[in-house]
Amino acid sequence: MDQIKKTYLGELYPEVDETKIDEVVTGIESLFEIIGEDPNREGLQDTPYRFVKAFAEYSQGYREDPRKHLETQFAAESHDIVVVKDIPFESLCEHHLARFHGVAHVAYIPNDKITGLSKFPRMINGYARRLQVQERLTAQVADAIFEVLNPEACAVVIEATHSCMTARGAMAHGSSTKTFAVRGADRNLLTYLN
Ligand SMILES: Nc1nc2c(ncn2[C@@H]2O[C@H](COP(=O)(O)OP(=O)(O)OP(=O)(O)O)[C@@H](O)[C@H]2O)c(=O)[nH]1
Ligand SMILES: [Zn+2]
Repeated sequence: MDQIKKTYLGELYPEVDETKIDEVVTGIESLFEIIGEDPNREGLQDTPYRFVKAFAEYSQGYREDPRKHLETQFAAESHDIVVVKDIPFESLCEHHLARFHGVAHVAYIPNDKITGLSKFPRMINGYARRLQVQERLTAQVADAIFEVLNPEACAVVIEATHSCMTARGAMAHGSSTKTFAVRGADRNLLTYLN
């Protein structure tokens, strides 16, 4: 890997010792050898670098506090229900480092505060861009809304496709997983998210 690329990766992960990045690159080259590939052939030469670079995006959530987005708040003028549906997200399953992706839906009954609508996708992606399981992602999103906005109640539904069970393993093409989290007293909120 040339020095310019190495420096670039160092800038993406400022707290990380450069030798660690070298170790990852060497590891990926070894993986290519294990599967019978030539790490030096032209098409693969830059792939370890690209992988480490792409991983900075997949793991962007570790370098932010997703709850901060919900701190942009306005006074609630009513206790009427707010529903935001079909928020897209991309995540990585922590067992296989395989992509899982889908949509999240949120609903809440404001108490004294509301937040900007765009803050929900920002917050959700802050939790999604980590190594995750869908259940934890759903719970983290619900807890963040409940604890930062202090609503009367909130509900979160996540629908996702896990490539670790559609593109390998069980090969369950077309399967999807739905997870639900409710905080506060009003489980009826879920009916708005179907
Ligand atoms: N509950 C839950 N399981 C997940 C999630 N993402 C992946 N998994 C599962 O994690 C499990 C890991 O099982 P293991 O038996 O340790 O791994 P494996 O041998 O690769 O399993 P297979 O995927 O069945 O081939 C698999 O059943 C995956 O479907 C998730 O978000 N939530
Ligand atoms: Zn998986």
